Amino acid sequence: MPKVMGGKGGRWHCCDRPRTGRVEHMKPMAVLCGVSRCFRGTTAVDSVDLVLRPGEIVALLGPNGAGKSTLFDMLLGLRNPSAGTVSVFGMPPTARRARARMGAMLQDTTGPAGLTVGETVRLTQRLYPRVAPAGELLRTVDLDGLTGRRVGELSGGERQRLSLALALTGRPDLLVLDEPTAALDVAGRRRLLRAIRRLAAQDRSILLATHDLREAQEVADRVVVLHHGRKIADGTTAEIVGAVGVRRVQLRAAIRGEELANHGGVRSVSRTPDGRFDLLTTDPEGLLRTLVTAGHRIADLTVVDADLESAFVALTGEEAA
Ligand SMILES: Nc1ncnc2c1ncn2[C@@H]1O[C@H](COP(=O)(O)OP(=O)(O)OP(=O)(O)O)[C@@H](O)[C@H]1O
Repeated sequence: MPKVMGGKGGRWHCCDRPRTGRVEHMKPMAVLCGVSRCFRGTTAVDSVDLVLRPGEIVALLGPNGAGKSTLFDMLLGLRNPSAGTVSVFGMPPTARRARARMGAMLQDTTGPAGLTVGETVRLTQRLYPRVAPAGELLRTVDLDGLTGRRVGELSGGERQRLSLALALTGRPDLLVLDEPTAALDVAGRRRLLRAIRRLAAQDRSILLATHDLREAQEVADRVVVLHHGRKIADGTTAEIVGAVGVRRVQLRAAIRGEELANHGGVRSVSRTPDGRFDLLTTDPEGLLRTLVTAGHRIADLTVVDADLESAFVALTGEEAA
């Protein structure tokens, strides 16, 4: 499996320079250094280094069970690492002053179903020393028309947007979002991504976990991939795609998928909806030469540059959601 990692020995150290232009001279919002977390025999997070800087949107990708939520919990001070250190604004994440500057949208964090949207926001405001006005928060997430609606009567997408409003209540400098667009329709997703970009433009730092790789490619300055608890890639989409070096080849041929998978350079073989082979390979020319030399008739051939989704599949060996 290729490592898309820089630094000595193919691994980034937490003190290495970040790679996203304008933010690289700014003081980090958070630094995770060699962070691990074990649960009775399972290593959920394994020696992860991560630096989050102001104005950066970082997408955290990984298959189910890769360790994303556990990493979030340690960043937010909700769990202690088994090894390594977490520092947020130069403090432990459990420090009251650090907590006051963080906001989190974890899965299903909208509070009691019997409270109204307005009551929920006002209750959350009591937790922070500096707060955004309720009207502004609800406008940001397009819920200003639903102030009197009970939380239990909101749709899935509305609950999701309320959850973001609650995460923004304390005007956080560091925002942690766990699958923020999971229950949203296309328009809601667009609005939320726009809101996230606006926050980053105000020099907030945003770490978001998503299974939607197109969304990650669209919104993130940097992408971090976790697999079995380890960080296996960290960079811009272009850097990751370039380092993995795969291309997508689609074709029709009278051959078994296993034979294609055996060709050097082929990382995955699947089928398109119209029945063509869909291959990710680092060596498309070599593959086609081998097929032609072996006398296979190739039809409906396309070769395209890889995107983040292809790189993810090549890196993890798992299909994207
Ligand atoms: N409290 C716990 N006790 C035991 N094992 C745990 C606990 N929490 C997480 N794990 C395990 O740690 C691993 C990482 O889990 P985690 O929830 O961090 O992954 P994830 O990337 O967030 O997954 P998903 O995408 O499914 O939300 C999994 O194998 C999970 O079963």
